[in-house]
Amino acid sequence: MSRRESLPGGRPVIDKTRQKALQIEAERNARREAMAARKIERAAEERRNVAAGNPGDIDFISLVRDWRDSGNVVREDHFHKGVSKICISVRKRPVSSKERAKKDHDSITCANPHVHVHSAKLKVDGITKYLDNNSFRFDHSFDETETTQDVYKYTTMPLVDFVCAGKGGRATCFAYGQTGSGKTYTMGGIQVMVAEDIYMLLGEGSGCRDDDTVVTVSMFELYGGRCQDLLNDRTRLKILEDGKGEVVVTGLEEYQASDPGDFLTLVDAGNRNRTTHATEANDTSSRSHAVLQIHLRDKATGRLKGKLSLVDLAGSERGSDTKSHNRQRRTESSEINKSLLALKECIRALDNGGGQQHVPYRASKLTLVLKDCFTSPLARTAMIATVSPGASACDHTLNTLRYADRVKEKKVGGISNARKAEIRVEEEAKRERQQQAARELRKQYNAGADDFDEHLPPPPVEEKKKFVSRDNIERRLDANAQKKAGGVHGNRHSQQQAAKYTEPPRSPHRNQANTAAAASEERRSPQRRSRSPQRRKQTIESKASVRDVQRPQAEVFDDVTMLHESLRSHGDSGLGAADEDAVALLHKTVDEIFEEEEQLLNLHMSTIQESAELLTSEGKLLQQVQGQDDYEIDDYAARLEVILARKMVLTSNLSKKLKKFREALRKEEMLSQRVENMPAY
Ligand SMILES: Nc1ncnc2c1ncn2[C@@H]1O[C@H](COP(=O)(O)OP(=O)(O)OP(=O)(O)O)[C@@H](O)[C@H]1O
Repeated sequence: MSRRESLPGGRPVIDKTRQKALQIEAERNARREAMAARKIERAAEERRNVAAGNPGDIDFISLVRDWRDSGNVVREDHFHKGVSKICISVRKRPVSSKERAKKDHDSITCANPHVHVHSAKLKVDGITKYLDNNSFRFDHSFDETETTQDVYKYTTMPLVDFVCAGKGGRATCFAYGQTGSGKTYTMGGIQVMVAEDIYMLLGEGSGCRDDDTVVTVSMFELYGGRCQDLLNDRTRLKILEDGKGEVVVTGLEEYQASDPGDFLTLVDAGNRNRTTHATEANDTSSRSHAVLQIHLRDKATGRLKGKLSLVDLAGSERGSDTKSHNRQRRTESSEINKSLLALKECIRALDNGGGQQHVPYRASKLTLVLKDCFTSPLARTAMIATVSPGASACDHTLNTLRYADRVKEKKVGGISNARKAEIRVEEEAKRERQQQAARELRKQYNAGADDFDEHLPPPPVEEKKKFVSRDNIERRLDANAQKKAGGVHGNRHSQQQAAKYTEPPRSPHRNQANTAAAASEERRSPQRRSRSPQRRKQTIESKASVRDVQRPQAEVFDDVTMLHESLRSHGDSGLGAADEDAVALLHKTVDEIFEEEEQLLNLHMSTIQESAELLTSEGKLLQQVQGQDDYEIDDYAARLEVILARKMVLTSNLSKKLKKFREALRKEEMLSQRVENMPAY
């Protein structure tokens, strides 16, 4: 209720309510003006961000900028620490055009040796924006302005020096990270620099000298449980472990490379042969672990003086990333994850002094093949974890950094020998139960069929390693390219490769490699240039032979169990015991699928061959009978019976193998549904 009063002089009194309303109006106008000014300011800020190549949410961008400006960033100079047992570094790549198009903003700060992740979050009101900042410290961190040369200098160069000392050093450099984060880009550059450096060191004659040392190169990939020679038409290779625990990749060819040009020709060919798929993050995502091994061998005896392995790991994924995958991609991802977990455990064991504890290197083919890099007292390791800068990749980036952080953990974790023995007993009992169940099943089936394992072709008994000269390589690569272009090979990979050969992609790495090769050609000494073709054609037979003991599936399973026990004891996965067991079982099942698949294909092939022989025998038998008036009908009937019985055995064995394979597939389907829904996986 308003009250009107007169002021002295008869002036009307403004109603108090009206006064209040005017004040509110004025405040509203002021707010409107401020908002309009802020809008103009934001538009200008947005334009500045876009011009600086950093579009995206301007509030988060400005929160990150404020964080960086408020003295949180302390950058140290890189310095050479010599060769350490394990060196862990992180490299951040620049924001890509794809990320810019999606308005993803830069949310990683690398200030050597720290990495800071600024995850964009909303408060419970759903409006207020804030940053969840997580910081890590590594041996080195490289930001988007630092070159591959910088990365090489502080991570791989010490390993090259170590290997070239000629004292039998085994050094390994891994590129690890989310798909599309820059592993292949970084490794491509490192390969070029290694090529330059090794020959320069050999020329200088410190440790290994180029007159008594030969450099050989081999390159293979591990893809979906298979090991394939990248320099030999993706021939499938077997990884065998002999009685003494030596691991040998049988059939893998080592090519002699006499200079950086030779070296890069080989590496380039190997890189082009890798298995890739388009993924959300990367058009040519590498789905395999690619291992480039550089051996320095004594020219006269073939003795290994040093070995450097450069490993471009397949992109890491989380369980939830695989939801839309088909079975092939799912098992591929599961195998990748298992091998990355095993890698972490094996590097940790190296950090903790190796020999004292069990190293579960059999848990994956990747770790099996690199066994000496984890168990040799002369092993040195560098890991370069690559990260994408985008805010949308923050969860993945945190996973990568946590992985890298835990790799170099000082605490001795793992599992005790007593627990190891217990696991062995538990696994043995489980196997016995499974075998009993299989025997029961066989009884139901049994129609006098032979044990189907008898039909599997025996593994090779002895393998000789060949070093192949560059002339041979080029002939082979040409021949392979022609075969592929002519469509001789029918499989999916070779068709993809054939397409690549008919229209070779010119990747930045390739151009980089060629430029470096050309530059190195110029720098080569006259002696190098005048090297005779004879010497290039030299082929050396190594003394390596394998007493052939294929890794038993049971030991693989034991190591997978131990791997997950160890992860749990480190509190790494964030899973409960039941979930961790389910993941372990999935990993075993995927391993089983790969083994069963290979056995099924081999059995199918041998069945077809034997069936064809039986058909020929049958035809001949019939011809004999039809061509003679006076024939032994009893003899005919007996021989026909033998043929038919054998056919039934073949069919029955193949059906059993198929059934076992399909059972493993069903199990995988069930388990992966469960694992995909685990939030922490
Ligand atoms: N440091 C960098 N500077 C500039 N561009 C980069 C850098 N790192 C990566 N890139 C670019 O980012 C893209 C993805 O990089 P790359 O193929 O190396 O990723 P990746 O981690 O190997 O992926 P995947 O695991 O899927 O194979 C490529 O186009 C590459 O050229």
